[in-house]
Amino acid sequence: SDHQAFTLENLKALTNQLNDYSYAYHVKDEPLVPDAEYDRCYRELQKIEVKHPEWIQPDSPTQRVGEKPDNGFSSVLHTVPMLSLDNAFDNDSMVDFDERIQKLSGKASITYCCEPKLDGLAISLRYEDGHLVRGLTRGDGLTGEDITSNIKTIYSVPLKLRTETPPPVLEVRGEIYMPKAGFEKLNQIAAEKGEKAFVNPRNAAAGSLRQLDPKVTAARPLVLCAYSIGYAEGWSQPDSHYDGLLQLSEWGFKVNDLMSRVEGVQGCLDYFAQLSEQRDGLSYDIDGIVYKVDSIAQQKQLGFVARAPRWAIARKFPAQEEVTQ
Ligand SMILES: Cc1ccc(Cn2cc(C(N)=O)ccc2=O)c(C)c1
Repeated sequence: SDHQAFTLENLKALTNQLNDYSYAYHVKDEPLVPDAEYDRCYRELQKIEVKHPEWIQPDSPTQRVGEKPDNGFSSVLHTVPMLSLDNAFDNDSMVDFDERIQKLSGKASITYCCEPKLDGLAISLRYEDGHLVRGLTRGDGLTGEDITSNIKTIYSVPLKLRTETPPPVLEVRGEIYMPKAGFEKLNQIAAEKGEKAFVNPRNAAAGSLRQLDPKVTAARPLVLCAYSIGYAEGWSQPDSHYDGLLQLSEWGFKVNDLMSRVEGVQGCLDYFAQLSEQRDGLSYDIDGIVYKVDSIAQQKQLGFVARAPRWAIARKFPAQEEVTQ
């Protein structure tokens, strides 16, 4: 009923209800209610928040679009560096990669986690006691820019983890991307307004995150897909990268549904062939596949060479022919 009393309990219930609806719609792609119903609840929450601003919850959906940061974006040192990936260019280098790992880990067969390499921007999100406190660009891998105000406008970024027992500190890495349909629509609007079109979804996403005004970012169709746990305090993560991503999915993050755990280099090659077929039909751009050793213990044992991990490799597709105008 829309005559519910203006109580703190009702405000909290409405906030949680709206966050459940938004998680279902933006993260699981399985809406629970029609848009009009979401809108009705949203307006009801706004009415209570206007009368009692002191009750507003930090994870209220009304808090996603705030003010511009006073002095632009500050630079922040990553808790754990966001490193780059070596590239594999053909099947032989995949075989070499797998053989090197077998030798170093003393295992006859390696389990890999395969994920599409989304063509967007890598970011790092910090949660303290389950609340989003900071969002950083990858930057140069060691230092990133604080774009928290823009990150909060993205519906698939949880403002609060969906658990009553969150780790005291959790840093999640993911890719911000713009789906192809959103990109086409954005360029259609730009053309109608006589503005310059974006060259591709990656550039459009980058430009949208660089905006000083969060209201502009909020109007861009951006999506976050989580791809790894960067750092955690007070929580021992599972010994499987794949299981870690399933945990992130439970906590409210979108993870890529094409993610797959495979055995040995043949499993990796089969996955690459399969995704090469599916690529053009995906609703977002991908520029390759990321393969990671699934066991976190094996990752630690393998470590890094220079700034790239020994335990992971990316393999790119042939560049797509540019669309001739
Ligand atoms: C009027 C209106 C309200 C909300 C949305 C989009 N949307 C829908 C839901 C929903 N259906 O559970 C949840 C969150 C959300 O952001 C649109 C497109 C239009």
